[in-house]
Order: sequence, then C-alpha cells, then structure tokens
Amino acid sequence: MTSTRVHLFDSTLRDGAQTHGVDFSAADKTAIARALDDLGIETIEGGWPGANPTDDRFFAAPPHLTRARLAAFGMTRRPGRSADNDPGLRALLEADAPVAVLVGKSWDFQCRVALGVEPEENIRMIADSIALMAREKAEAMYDAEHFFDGYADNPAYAVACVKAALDAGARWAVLCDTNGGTLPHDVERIVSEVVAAGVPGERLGIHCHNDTDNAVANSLAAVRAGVRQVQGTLNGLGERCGNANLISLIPSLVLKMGMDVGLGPDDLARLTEVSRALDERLNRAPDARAPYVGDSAFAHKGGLHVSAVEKDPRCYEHIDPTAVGNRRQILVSDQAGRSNVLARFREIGLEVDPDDPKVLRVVEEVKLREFKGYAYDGAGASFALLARRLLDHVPDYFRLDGFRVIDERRWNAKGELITLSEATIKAVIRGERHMAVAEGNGPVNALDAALRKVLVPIYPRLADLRLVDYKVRILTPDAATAAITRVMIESADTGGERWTTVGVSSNVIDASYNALHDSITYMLFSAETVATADAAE
Ligand SMILES: CC(=O)SCCNC(=O)CCNC(=O)[C@H](O)C(C)(C)COP(=O)(O)OP(=O)(O)OC[C@H]1O[C@@H](n2cnc3c(N)ncnc32)[C@H](O)[C@@H]1OP(=O)(O)O
Ligand SMILES: CC(=O)C(=O)O
Repeated sequence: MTSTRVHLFDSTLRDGAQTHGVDFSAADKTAIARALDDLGIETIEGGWPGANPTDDRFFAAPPHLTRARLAAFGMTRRPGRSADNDPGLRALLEADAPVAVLVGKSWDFQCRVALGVEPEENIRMIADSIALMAREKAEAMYDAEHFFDGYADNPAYAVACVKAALDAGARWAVLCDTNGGTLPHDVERIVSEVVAAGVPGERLGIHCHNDTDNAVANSLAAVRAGVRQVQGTLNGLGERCGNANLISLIPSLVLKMGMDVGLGPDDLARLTEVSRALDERLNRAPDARAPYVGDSAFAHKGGLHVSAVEKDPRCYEHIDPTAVGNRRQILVSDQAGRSNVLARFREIGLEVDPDDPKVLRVVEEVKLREFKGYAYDGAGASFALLARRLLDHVPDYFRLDGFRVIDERRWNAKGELITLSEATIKAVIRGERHMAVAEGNGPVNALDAALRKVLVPIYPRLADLRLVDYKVRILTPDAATAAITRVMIESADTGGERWTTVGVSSNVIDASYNALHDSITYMLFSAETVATADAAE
C-alpha cells in the first residue's frame, strides 16, 4: 500500500524570524536553509524580500539548494493599485526564488478593520496578486490569514477567498490559524467542511500558531481532514507562542500516521541533530523536555520504569529513540531501584553480579546522599565515581591539604569598582607537597586556576579541561545564609566529551570545590581506564 504524500513547508526563516528575541543574520539564514535542505524539507520560506536589508541580502545571493525550493513571502497588492504597479509584489518578483507566498485576509472583519477595504476589494487583491505570481513564478501560494476565525464568523466569505486564490492559479491555499486559538476538533471539522464545499485537500495547506499549545495537534487534525501541505518551523519558532514545531510534526506524520513526507529513515534520524544545531545557533540551551528530540525524551528515572525497560524498551518508550537520532538514558536518583543502578553500571563498564549485596548498598547510598542534597540524575560522572568508590577503587590523584580564598572589592586606578578573587591551594600529589596561588574573576574561577597550576605540570591532559556550565541551587532557602548549597558543574574536553559533577555543602565554595574535585578525578580516571583498555587489546 502506498502512503499518502504530505508536503513539508518550513517557515523558520520567515515566521521564525518573528520570534520574540530571535534576530537572524543573513549568514544564519543561509546556514539554516542549508540544514533544512539537507534534512529534505520540500519548500523553505526564506523571508520577505523588500521588508528589511537582511532578507534582501539573503535573496540577493540565496544558498544553492539540492533537495528544497526557496519561497519568498509577501502580501497581496495594496488597495487602489494594480498588482503590476505594487512595489511589494515587484520585490517578490525580483527575488531569486521560484516560489511566491502571498498572505491575504480571509476574514471580512479584518478587511474592514485592518485593511480598511470592503471584503469584495480584498478578493480582487487576492486574485490579481496571485495571478501575477502564478504567471511570473514557478509556483504561487496563498496564505489565508485568520482563516479559522474568519470561517467561524463568515464561512462563505472565508471559502470564497480560498477559491479566488486557487482559481487565480495558486498551487496551494494555506489555511492559517493566525491567532492560534482554534482547537483540534474545530480544525478537523472546518477543514472537512471546506473539502466538502469542493476545495480539494491536495491543494490545501495548514499553518498553525501555538497559542493554546495545540499547533502540532491542529496540524495533524488538518491532515486527517485532508490537507496535504503542512507548514511549521524548527523547534516551533514563530510569532508570539510560535508555530507548529516541525521537529515534532515530522515524526508524528511518518511514524504515527504513516505519511510520506519525502524524508527517508536516515533523514528522520537527523532530527535531534538539526533541532540542537538551531539552539546552538540561537545561543540557547536545548529544551530537555522537547518531545522526540529532548535530552529527557527517552530518559528513564522511576525504578518501575527502568526495570521494565530493561526487559523490553517498548514498556515505556513510544518509539525507538534512534529513529529520530535520540538516545535512551537510565537515570540514577532517589527514585531508582536496583535495575537503574545495574543499567548504569553496564553503561559505565562496571561488571557486577546483580545479586552482589554491594548493588543494594549503592542504591541506598544514592538515596541517602540525595536526601542530603546531591542530585545524581543530572550528575552522571559523580555517580560513576561514587559507584566505583563503593564497588571497586578510584585512585586519589591528589589529596587536598587545604585551600584559602580571598575576595577583594576595590576601586582600580581607572576609578572603576572591581571585585577580584585570589585562591591559595595546598595539595599532596604522588607523595609530594605542592602549593599555588592564582587570581580569578570570582572565587571558583580563582580556585580552579590555582588547582590547575598545581595539577597540570603533573597531569598535562588537564590542560584540555574546560568548565562549560556552573549552576548553584540553595536547597534550604528558609535557612537563609546557613542553607545547604548544591553546585553542579558541567565540564568538557577538547575532544567534545562532556560530563557533569555535583558538590554539596553549607559553604558554596566548598560545594564548588567538591564538584571540581569530582570533575578532575573523573577526567583522569576515564583517561586511565581507556589507556588500560587500549593496552589490553
Ligand atoms: C500573519 C503574519 O505573520 S503576516 C507576516 C507578518 N510579518 C511582518 O509584518 C514582518 C515584515 N513586515 C515589515 O517589515 C513591514 O510591516 C512592511 C515592510 C511589510 C510594511 O511596512 P509599512 O509599509 O511601514 O506598513 P505597516 O507595517 O505599518 O502596516 C502594514 C500595512 O500593510 C497593510 N496590509 C496588511 N496586510 C495586507 C495584505 N494582506 N495585503 C495588502 N496590504 C496589507 C496594512 O493595512 C497596513 O497598511 P497601512 O500602512 O496603509 O495601514
Ligand atoms: C501567514 C501567517 O503567518 C499567519 O497567518 O499566521
């Protein structure tokens, strides 16, 4: 049986550019367009030529696309002008893009209020403008703005706008839930009624906004009712609450609804990478709880879940994570049972008899420490060290004899108020005492610098260690300055390896030191384990 073809249209570079806090450069747009092309998206809306210099620059030298076509966006002609004499439409014609998308009203209320024209004139604006684009471009599309609100108010008028565009030569009429307030059952009903009114689903698209958190559900409902083009953006970027998230829509269409969206299994397996690359470009942390591609999407924490997942992952996974390029994670925390711990042991290469009473000791120790403030589900490296210390052995690469940190706030010679920190560290390494002093822009930075001064000459690989994230959480805020503090440190090496460690203390510097100590120990221990394994081969 052949599956139904659904055409994908991406608006990251147009509606996504309308996201609060997002400001693409032309180079960003080019890079994102290439990523969408590699992924296999059919049409990429690059922006609005004539609206701003970034979009002009992008369309002046658009990227060479191999799988996708580029679309330029604009609006229907202004009232009282011919389409040929409309400067906005001219900019679209001149843009180096084979597809033109024109937004036009489809709600008579909007015609009168927002445009200040009679609804009949709006229909002429749609027909004239689409006819021009259909004549001059390879393909024209009509974005029926506010279609669902317009339909609720005046169904005959909303449908007349759609028919005017299709009769004028539009390949697609895209039904837009512009205000994002329509619910899935209404989307499905309205699309079914439009199809029943004689508009073929093969010429209808859907463009949903996420103002009720239903943009993806609304898009799927529209496909169920017959539309065959789906619009969305990467990670749901877009005006206000965003657009339908293509990263969620694509696997739902393919893996749940059996649709053919023009992407093969290898393309689908790149979704996680594409989603995270966009966040990287936007300089923001990926959403761990994002469906399909988030770091937590296949992370199992509860003991009952892990016990069953170990028997068969289908017990608590709706798809195989690798289908979308994601991975399964087993977390260890106070919600864990023996199954979690045994699974993590396997991951970190610890061979332990499941019936060994030490396994239970690790579970109990984790629960006790989590009660005191540790959080091992986010600090896999600290768990690995804890487990090895309890079951096996971790060398003391250095023994702290003591540290002192001094903070100073003062005026410098330029008359600026500055804060400087200085740390002194004393440690015993391989039986010898070492001492170093270092400055930093904060106490943890100074402590880290002093530790490196004593350690790097003896363990040169630590020169590659970078601290990439540092998080502090006060665990007993009601205890005010006597509160327990938890520090999580994410570290990385130049090879791209990342690991997270945790430290807990009533003193924030002490908690930071504990997390730093684990981070350094983990790096040295991992290197030693790899070297031993290599030597054994
Ligand atoms: C639903 C959507 O997301 S549609 C896309 C929205 N995206 C954007 O608006 C981003 C890019 N926009 C821009 O850079 C600017 O708004 C421009 C360049 C397009 C227009 O700027 P300006 O000419 O200064 O107009 P301004 O933005 O103030 O107002 C929009 C005008 O377009 C008119 N208009 C709105 N929709 C349409 C339409 N479909 N067809 C014709 N005219 C329209 C409005 O009536 C208004 O006209 P007025 O100035 O005579 O009142
Ligand atoms: C066209 C568009 O972005 C909308 O109506 O939401």
